[in-house]
Amino acid sequence: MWLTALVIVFVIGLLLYWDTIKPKKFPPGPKWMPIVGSAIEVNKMREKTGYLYKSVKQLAAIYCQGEPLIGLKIGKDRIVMVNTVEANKEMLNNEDIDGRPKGIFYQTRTWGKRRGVLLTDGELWKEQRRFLLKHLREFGFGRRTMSEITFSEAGHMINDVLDLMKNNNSAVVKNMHSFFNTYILNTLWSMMAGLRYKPNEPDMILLQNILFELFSAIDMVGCVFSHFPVLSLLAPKSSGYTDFIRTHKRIWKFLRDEITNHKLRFNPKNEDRDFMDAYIRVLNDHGEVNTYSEGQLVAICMDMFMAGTETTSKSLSFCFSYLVREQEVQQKAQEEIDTVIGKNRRPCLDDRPNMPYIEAIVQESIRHFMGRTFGVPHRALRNTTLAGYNIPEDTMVVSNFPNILMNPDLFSEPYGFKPERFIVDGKLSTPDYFFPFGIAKHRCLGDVLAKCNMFIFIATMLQRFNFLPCPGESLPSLDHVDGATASAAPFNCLVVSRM
Ligand code: HEM
Repeated sequence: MWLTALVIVFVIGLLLYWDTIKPKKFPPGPKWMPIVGSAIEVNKMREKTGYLYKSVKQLAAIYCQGEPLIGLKIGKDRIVMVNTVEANKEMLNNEDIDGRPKGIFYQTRTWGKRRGVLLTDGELWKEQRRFLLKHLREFGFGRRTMSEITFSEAGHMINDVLDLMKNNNSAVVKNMHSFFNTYILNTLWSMMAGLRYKPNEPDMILLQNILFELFSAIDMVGCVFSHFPVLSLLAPKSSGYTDFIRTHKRIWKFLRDEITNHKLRFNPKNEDRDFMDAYIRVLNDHGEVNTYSEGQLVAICMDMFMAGTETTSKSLSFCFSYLVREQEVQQKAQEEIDTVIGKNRRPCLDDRPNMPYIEAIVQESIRHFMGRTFGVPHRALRNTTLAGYNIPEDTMVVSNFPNILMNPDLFSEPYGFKPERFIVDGKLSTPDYFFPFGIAKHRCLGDVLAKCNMFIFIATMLQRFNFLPCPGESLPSLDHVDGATASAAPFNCLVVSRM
C-alpha cells in the first residue's frame, strides 16, 4: 500500500513538473507554475495596472525586451500574444493559425457544439460565412440600401434627442456611453430580421445591459472557468459560469423567439424579406444538411448581435466621450459639416469623400476602441512557426492591437484624440499599420457597415447638436471599462441644439 501511495505521489509530482515545462522555442514569457501556469503573475500585474492589456505590456517589457511575441499559460490555455505590426501580418496570413479556439467557453455559448461564424473554423465557418455574406448583400449589406437604412436610423436618433429636449434648447443625455446601442443594432437587424427596436423598450434595455455586463466580465482570451474548466462544476458561481449561462440563455430566448415568429409567418411563395427568411428557406427546402441547422441559424444571429453591435457602439462611446472633452475637435468637425453640407439637408454616405475630418474622427475612434481591445483569438491548427518561434498545435494566438494602436512610435500621444493624424495634404490617409478589422481570411465582415454607421451617426449628431460636459459633473473619465471589448467609462452629457 505504501508503494502504491509512493507511485501515485511520484506520478502526480511528475505530471505537475511536466506542466511547468515550456515547449521548445516557445515565445518568451513568465515562468509556468503547476496547474495555474503564469496566471498568478498576470493577475498580480493586472491588479497593479488595472487593465489586462497594460499587464501584458509590462510583462513583455520584463520578459521579451523587444521580441515580437510573448508566451503565456493561463490554466490549461497556452496563449501567445502578437505584439508587432510585422508579426501580426505574418500571423493573420498564416493558414496554420486560421483556427478559432475550442473548449468550454467557446462552445457553451452555442449549446456545446461549435457553431456560428465568429468562433468557428474549417468547412462550417467557410460555408456559413459565405452564405451569410451572400444573403446579407441581398438585403442591402455593403450596398446603397445599407446607407439608406443608416440614414433613416439617424433620423430616429435625432427625433429621440429632440423628444428629450421637450421644446427646450437642451437636454442632459444620461449614459451617453451606451446611447448608440439600439440604433446600431437596428441597422444590422433590419437586414438580419427585418426589425427595428425603440431604445426605450424595457426588453431592449435589459438585453443591452446584460450584454454590457457579459463583455465586462470576460476577457477576449476567456475567463476563470474557461482557463480552469473544472471550476464550472466545483464553483459555478464564483468562476462566472452561472452568469455566463444565464446571459446566454436570455440572448438565445430573444433570438429563438424571433426565429419562431419568422417560421410561423414564412410563406415559400413570398419573396424573402431578410436573412432569417433566407436561412429558413434553405432549412425548409433541404432540411438540416451539411453545415445548415436551426441551431446554426441562432448561433449566426448571436454572433452578429454580439460582434456587430458591441464593437461599433463602443467605438462611438469613445468618440463622444472624447468629443465632450475636446471641444476644439468638435468645432472643427462642425466647420467641415457646415461648409460641405450646410444645415438644410442631413449628411449621407455620398458626402464621405468631401469630409476627411469626419472620416478621420471615425478612424481615431476605432483606434481608441481597438487600442484597448485584443483581437478575436486564433488557434494554431497544427504545429507551426511565427516570427522564428515554435507555436504548438492548439495554442491560442491573439493580436495585441493595443501594443500597435497605442504605440507612441506609430501614433504620437496615443491617449490623445487627434483625428489630424489620419489626414495628409487635406485627404484621409490610412497607414498600413492601421488594420483594426484584421486582415486575410478571418478579416471582420462588418467593417463597411461599421464605418458607414459611424460616419453618418457622428456627422448627423454634430450637425444638429453640441455635446458639452454636464454642469456640475466632472469631464468624462479617461479610465475605460475593461473586458472582452473596451468601453468608455459611463458618462452623461449636455446636448444643446445648434439649429
Ligand atoms: C468598429 C467596429 C468593428 C471592429 C473594430 C471590428 C473588429 C474585428 C476584428 C479585429 C475581428 C477579428 C479578425 C481576425 O480574427 O482576424 C473581427 C471579426 C469579426 N467581425 Fe468585426 N469589428 C467591428 C464591427 C463589426 C460589425 C458591424 C460586424 C457585423 C456586421 C462584425 C462582425 C464580425 C464577424 C462575424 C467576425 C468574425 C469573422 C471571421 O472570423 O470570419 N464586426 N472584427
